[in-house]
Amino acid sequence: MQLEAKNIGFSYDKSRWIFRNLDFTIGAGEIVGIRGRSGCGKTTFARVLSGYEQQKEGTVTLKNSPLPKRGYQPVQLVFQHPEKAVNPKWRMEKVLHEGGKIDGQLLDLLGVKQEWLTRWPNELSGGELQRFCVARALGTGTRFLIADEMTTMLDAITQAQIWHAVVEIARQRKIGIVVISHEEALIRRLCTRVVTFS
Ligand SMILES: Nc1ncnc2c1ncn2[C@@H]1O[C@H](COP(=O)(O)OP(=O)(O)OP(=O)(O)O)[C@@H](O)[C@H]1O
Repeated sequence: MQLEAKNIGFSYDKSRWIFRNLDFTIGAGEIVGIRGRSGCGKTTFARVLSGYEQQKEGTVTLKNSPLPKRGYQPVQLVFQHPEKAVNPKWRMEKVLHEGGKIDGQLLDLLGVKQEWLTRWPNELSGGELQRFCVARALGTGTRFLIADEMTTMLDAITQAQIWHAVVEIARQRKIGIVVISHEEALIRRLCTRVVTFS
């Protein structure tokens, strides 16, 4: 199983390419880092790779087929700000199961407490909320996780717990992870390969 971007280009408007002629491949169970200066297009690339934006040129394929247009998205994106990623009018239990069933071992590893499930999003801390976003992204149909500064705003202990959980589940299920981060130490610790955007 491979997630592959071939010769892709993207622009928000006609005056400027954010990136062009870009190739990227990640295999099942691989953990690949992406780094690069602020504004070089990492988040845009993450959005294209996970189907939130349509590339203007080239192809994005999963197992040699285009990403599915409907149904569960096997390439899941988690970004830095969990409060922007949840419906404020849903209790956490509903948020968590938005994409389907979530495995109990993952919730334990992430330290999600039972009592949080009946709360509203604004009744949780940023770190608690991000644990839900990570769990939600790791539904049983997930094959690749794109982590765009996923733990940047969290303290070291929460960061370590979340990554421990994600790496363990990824190892068990052969999920590939793209780690987009400004934190060199994190990339060095997690990734077997690093791509630098310029
Ligand atoms: N919706 C948008 N419309 C127009 N331009 C945008 C939009 N989103 C981002 N951009 C521009 O695209 C460029 C790439 O932005 P992007 O967020 O992908 O960079 P990044 O590498 O992730 O940056 P950072 O490391 O600061 O998060 C920037 O110049 C940004 O201003």
